[in-house]
Amino acid sequence: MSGRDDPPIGGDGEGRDDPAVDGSVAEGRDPEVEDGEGVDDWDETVAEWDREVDEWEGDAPEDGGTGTDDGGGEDAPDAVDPEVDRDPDLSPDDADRVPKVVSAGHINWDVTIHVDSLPEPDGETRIDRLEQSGGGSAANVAVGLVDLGGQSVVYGSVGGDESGALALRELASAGVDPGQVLVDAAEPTSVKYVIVDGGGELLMLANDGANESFSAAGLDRDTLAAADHLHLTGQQPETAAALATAAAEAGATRSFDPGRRVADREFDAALHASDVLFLNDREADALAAETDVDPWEPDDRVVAIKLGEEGATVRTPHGSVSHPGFDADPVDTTGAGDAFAAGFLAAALREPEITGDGFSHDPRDYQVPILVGNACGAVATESVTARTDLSWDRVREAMGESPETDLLIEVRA
Ligand SMILES: OC[C@H]1O[C@H](O)[C@H](O)[C@@H]1O
Repeated sequence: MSGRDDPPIGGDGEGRDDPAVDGSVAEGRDPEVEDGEGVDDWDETVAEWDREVDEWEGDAPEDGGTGTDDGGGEDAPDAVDPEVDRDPDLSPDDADRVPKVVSAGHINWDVTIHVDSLPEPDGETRIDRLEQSGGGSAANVAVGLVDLGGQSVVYGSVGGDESGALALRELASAGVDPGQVLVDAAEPTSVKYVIVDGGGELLMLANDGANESFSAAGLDRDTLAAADHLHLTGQQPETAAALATAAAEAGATRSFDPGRRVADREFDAALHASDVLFLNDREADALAAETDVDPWEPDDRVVAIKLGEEGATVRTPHGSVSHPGFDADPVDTTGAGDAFAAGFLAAALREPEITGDGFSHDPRDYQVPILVGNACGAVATESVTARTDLSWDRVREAMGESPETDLLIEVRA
């Protein structure tokens, strides 16, 4: 077990001096690893950098740009880790790959109530704002993926009531295919009363209702076979395991966001059948304590750990990439984790070099996915309800000018 008490992950400072770090951090920079000739050469290397920086600054465009286009800045050291892609491709509109995803898990109807402060027992508080919308982790991710140019089929179950009908209608109007959703007439739709206080803190009142009535057998296998990827969220453990197995057989990659009950449920099979896990830090600690999966130092999968307003870290068997998150004025954090997953997957699934042959274990490949995930998470906190209108324009706006500057990368052999 490891994790949160580890020294800060590499990147600007730590990683460069860490003898365990290799890859391109070392490629032109670390004297011990690069040429094995020690400190004298290192001093010479640094002097060479200084010369390059002088030249580069002389060539720098007047508009303050980096000058990387003319090649002059390519090797120049600056505040950015040399691992970092200085020009991440954030133009997915041009990409010809449209990810096809089945998102299976909870489909809820959310009633979001904003209050100034929570009442004491026997007290009363005024409702400042009340919104109703579709919710549920699987449904939220499916909508986010469509917003970002993907195709989504949502799989799960609702009750045969008005809330279920509203949830399905909203999914369809968002462009998600709800055709596979089971309607369980014997149960009510799961309605979540999300209470948000003036400080943005949440509490939730809920019935489970129909939201875990579905089984793996109910999902049309042709739909799964046509998908690039299966994203799983909260559901019966045996359903998650069977869906993940079926997806693997169909050649689709798998991700799993098990949610806050992860340590209380027997999710082992689904966890082990997933290429990528999405967890928050509490869930990661609980998994590390309760199971043989160590999310902080995974040995056979990718784990994206959401750190709230501190951004996220993506752990792979060969290292990690972390980003402290983007500034936001949060009004409601409901669904921010789902928005992160949608952004991360939307960015990763369109890149064949990341996901063409299972999910890459090279942490450097996750620079754009973590940036997009964090941007989507930030955007989601600025709107009321779990549903946010994500778009690549909003992603770019949330990122600002040089989103890659704060990336920290550690690459291990
Ligand atoms: O993940 C966010 C979702 O969890 C809750 O269960 C709400 O339905 C909300 O939409």
